[in-house]
Amino acid sequence: MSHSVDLMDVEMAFGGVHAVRRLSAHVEGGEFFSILGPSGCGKTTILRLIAGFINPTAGRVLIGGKDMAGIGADRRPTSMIFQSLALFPLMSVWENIAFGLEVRRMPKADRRRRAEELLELIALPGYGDRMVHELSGGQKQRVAIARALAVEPQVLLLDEPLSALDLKLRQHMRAELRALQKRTGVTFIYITHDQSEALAMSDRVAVMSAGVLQQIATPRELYSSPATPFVAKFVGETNEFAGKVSRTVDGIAVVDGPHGSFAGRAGDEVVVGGTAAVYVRPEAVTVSREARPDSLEARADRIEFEGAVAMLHATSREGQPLLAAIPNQLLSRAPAAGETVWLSFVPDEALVLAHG
Ligand SMILES: Nc1ncnc2c1ncn2[C@@H]1O[C@H](COP(=O)(O)OP(=O)(O)OP(=O)(O)O)[C@@H](O)[C@H]1O
Repeated sequence: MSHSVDLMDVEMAFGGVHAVRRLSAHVEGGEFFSILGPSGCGKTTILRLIAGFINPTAGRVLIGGKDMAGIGADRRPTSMIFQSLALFPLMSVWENIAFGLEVRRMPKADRRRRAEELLELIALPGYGDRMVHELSGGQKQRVAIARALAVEPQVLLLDEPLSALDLKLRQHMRAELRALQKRTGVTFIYITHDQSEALAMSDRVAVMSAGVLQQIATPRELYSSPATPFVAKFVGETNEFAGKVSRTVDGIAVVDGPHGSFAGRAGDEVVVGGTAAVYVRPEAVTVSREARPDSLEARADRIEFEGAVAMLHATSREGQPLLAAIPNQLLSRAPAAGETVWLSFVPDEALVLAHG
């Protein structure tokens, strides 16, 4: 089993900028753990803290249960893959892969053997003597991964390594990375601002906003039970109806707002009288041409075909944009632009979260 990573009350300030605020997280050994958040939320800073390129202003970083204070980047059991890959253009593929082993003074024949093993692992056998410019984007990506794995790290730190690839290749590499992680058993800590990437690959995901940890959960939990309004809006699409909580009954909270009253499952910090919002996913919204009890009148704006479903974009009378997913089999009966529709949902499929 590879090493676990613990962040204990970690803080990182650069002058007046608090890049990371009191972060505590436990990454299991052998886990594929992603850190997801918008640009500037502190993702790269966390990787650099784990790698030992910077030291926390406060708190502790443990790898394999061992406190890393005073242990430099070169002595940590980690390896990092950067966005830019940073392969050496004047070296062959195998020399690139074996670079870290040369630094460790491994004899050349052994380095070559290890490089060949890794080329097998990344499904590029026979590519050792090529130059880096003779590879495709996805192949370069795999070589960067092999180079990082060559030094047998316990923890592999990946900083948006797929961001330079086109969409098709990115999707393909997701599956490859995931398979490689399972095959090697190395702990992967992967940072990305792309939620679909994080959801597709990870055992668990940490969502960050402005240096603050919002939630750590499995991809399914993040989607079905977001802990904060930020997570509800950042992970997947959602409709938001803000207002004041008028009552709670049997775990269901009712929120009164400009759109009327809507109900959903009450999140932890919901209190009567407090400000909150009802969050409901587009696929939980039913579209009707007739007014129904507890439904919301809206004008259909357009339908965007997304493949598996189509998304109805509508606007409420109050001017709020709304989303409802329309299954393909109902698409022929979907409303036309400009039509009046009524949107509804059942409280069990909506979530009420307090606004801090
Ligand atoms: N060396 C530094 N000196 C000063 N401020 C820094 C430094 N490194 C990062 N920051 C600031 O800390 C915050 C977090 O930066 P970080 O690079 O960790 O974000 P990120 O989530 O990785 O963003 P991106 O997705 O754009 O790479 C930002 O406000 C950034 O400007």
